[in-house]
Amino acid sequence: MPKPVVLIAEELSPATLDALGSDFEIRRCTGSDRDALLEALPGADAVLVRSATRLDAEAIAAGARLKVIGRAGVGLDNVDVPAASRAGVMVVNAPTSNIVSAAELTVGLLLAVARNIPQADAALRKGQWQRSRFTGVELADKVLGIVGLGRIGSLVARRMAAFDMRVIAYDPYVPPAYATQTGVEIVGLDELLTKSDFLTVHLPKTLETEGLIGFDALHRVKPGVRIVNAARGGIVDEAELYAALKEGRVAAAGVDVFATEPCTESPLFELENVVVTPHLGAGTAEAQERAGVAVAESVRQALAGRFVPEAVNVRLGTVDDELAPWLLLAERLGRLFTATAGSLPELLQVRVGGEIGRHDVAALELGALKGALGSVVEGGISYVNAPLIAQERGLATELLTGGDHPEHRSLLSVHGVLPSGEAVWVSGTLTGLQRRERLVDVCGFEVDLPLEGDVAFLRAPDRPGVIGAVGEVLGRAGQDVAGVQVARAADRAEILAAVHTAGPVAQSVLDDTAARIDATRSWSLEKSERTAR
Ligand SMILES: NC(=O)c1ccc[n+]([C@@H]2O[C@H](COP(=O)([O-])OP(=O)(O)OC[C@H]3O[C@@H](n4cnc5c(N)ncnc54)[C@H](O)[C@@H]3O)[C@@H](O)[C@H]2O)c1
Ligand SMILES: O=C(O)CC[C@@H](O)C(=O)O
Repeated sequence: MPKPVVLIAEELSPATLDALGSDFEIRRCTGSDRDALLEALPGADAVLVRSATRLDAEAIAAGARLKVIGRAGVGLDNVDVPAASRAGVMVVNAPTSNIVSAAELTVGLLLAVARNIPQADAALRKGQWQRSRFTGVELADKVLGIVGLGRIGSLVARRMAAFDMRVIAYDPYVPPAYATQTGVEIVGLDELLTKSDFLTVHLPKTLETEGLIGFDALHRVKPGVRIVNAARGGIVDEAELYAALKEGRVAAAGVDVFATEPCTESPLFELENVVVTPHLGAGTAEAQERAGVAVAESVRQALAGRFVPEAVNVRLGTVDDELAPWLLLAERLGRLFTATAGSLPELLQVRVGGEIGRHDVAALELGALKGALGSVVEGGISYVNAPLIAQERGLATELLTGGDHPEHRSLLSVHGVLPSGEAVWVSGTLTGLQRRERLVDVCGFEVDLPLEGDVAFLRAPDRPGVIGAVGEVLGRAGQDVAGVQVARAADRAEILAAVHTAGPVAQSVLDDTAARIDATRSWSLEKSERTAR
């Protein structure tokens, strides 16, 4: 019998081959060469890549025999996971393989931008012994602002505390108790921007984070701040960073990642106060070995048809036809819960009432959790890794079943109390023979909406003229409004406006609309559904 074929599309650690063993035929191609990739994929049962191989829907479709994609690293920016899921291809990654390396590179860039090490090195190699030109600043007693206190952000925090820096962080999705354990003070984004002498970004790239450190943020920073981005290109807007460096608002920057990679030309390269590296965060022997071995083992298990702990797109096996649509609803409600809340609670409750609650609905708890974490955690959330990630960040879940609803045969709610004490919940059901998903309740506001499409939500004081104002701002922004549903709070103090638009509403337009009607909160269904690549 022929051996399954594993296609290695990028340079991987030799340990990867050792871990694969002799049960496979190994083929190689250069994944960044599109034609070569498309030619090699049809013969492959598994493909192993790093970040330079684009496995989009076309490439996945070309891999007619493909059963598993192994990403030797964390980021799945280059893999179309939904397309792989649709094609039944398992995607595995190695989410913790390179976090130490990425944190250490960040430390290196922080030191480099403090002390001009690369610039001084380059000058001396040209025969220039210039000491005062490269006078730097100390790290000790300075404020380090970390944006995103996840795996890498936390490692950076620990390391920089040893440099006697005062570490503060902005991350609305970590519980304050977790931050306290790591010795970091959690602050709002504004406070972080205005207080930080050094600022380092460790966010996933999502619709919410892309350009987060852009025009506004770079005009609010403490003058002379030094900024490092070793997360993902585009989170710090390159053009705005260039302007801020030129104007001296930012004293120096260390950049490992770029909006478009490979990046061999950039205005940033012309500035002396910029230190750049070609996406080297994971570029260590140790990280590459860990990543290669981890994906090789996952690929072995996947091709043997076994349970794969690192799979990012494997669904629960025991979900019957009755439960399957409820599981999708639970995931969608989980995502909408996070978009509505803007942060995560310590306890996420999944409440299942009515007929469906009389089935074994344990999977719905996981579905909601997967949805709730999906848009805030980098590297792909699966039914397998969601509980582990929730545990790491102190997020517990609880499934409550029972009770009937006067209006709905079955009702599923995702509920949580935020650190501020505010309760947030979203409820949905399935209706009709087609079992269509409907959103029926958002924090006590009764609605009747599909759970897909372009819907923006605004929660605002109940005043005359609110809906007209919403239409006017959106209209001025060229946004076609297809319909508006307004729900009033029982005490008539607030309304919830759900605005259907023909196409997604840009965040800036949503912010303008919210400002115009003094909305206390605004969010969108679309944002909860999509994660930027
Ligand atoms: N340069 C490299 O070679 C390299 C190597 C590894 C990882 N990375 C990148 O580093 C980044 C961080 O990776 P990680 O493993 O620490 O991810 P992680 O998921 O563990 O942490 C990300 C953190 O960001 C927070 N977050 C999400 N959305 C936010 C928002 N809008 N505002 C504030 N905080 C928000 C999350 O709560 C989470 O704590 C990712 O972009 C990853 O792709 C780069
Ligand atoms: O070096 C790589 O392949 C990418 C490293 C890192 O950004 C990742 O996503 O794992």
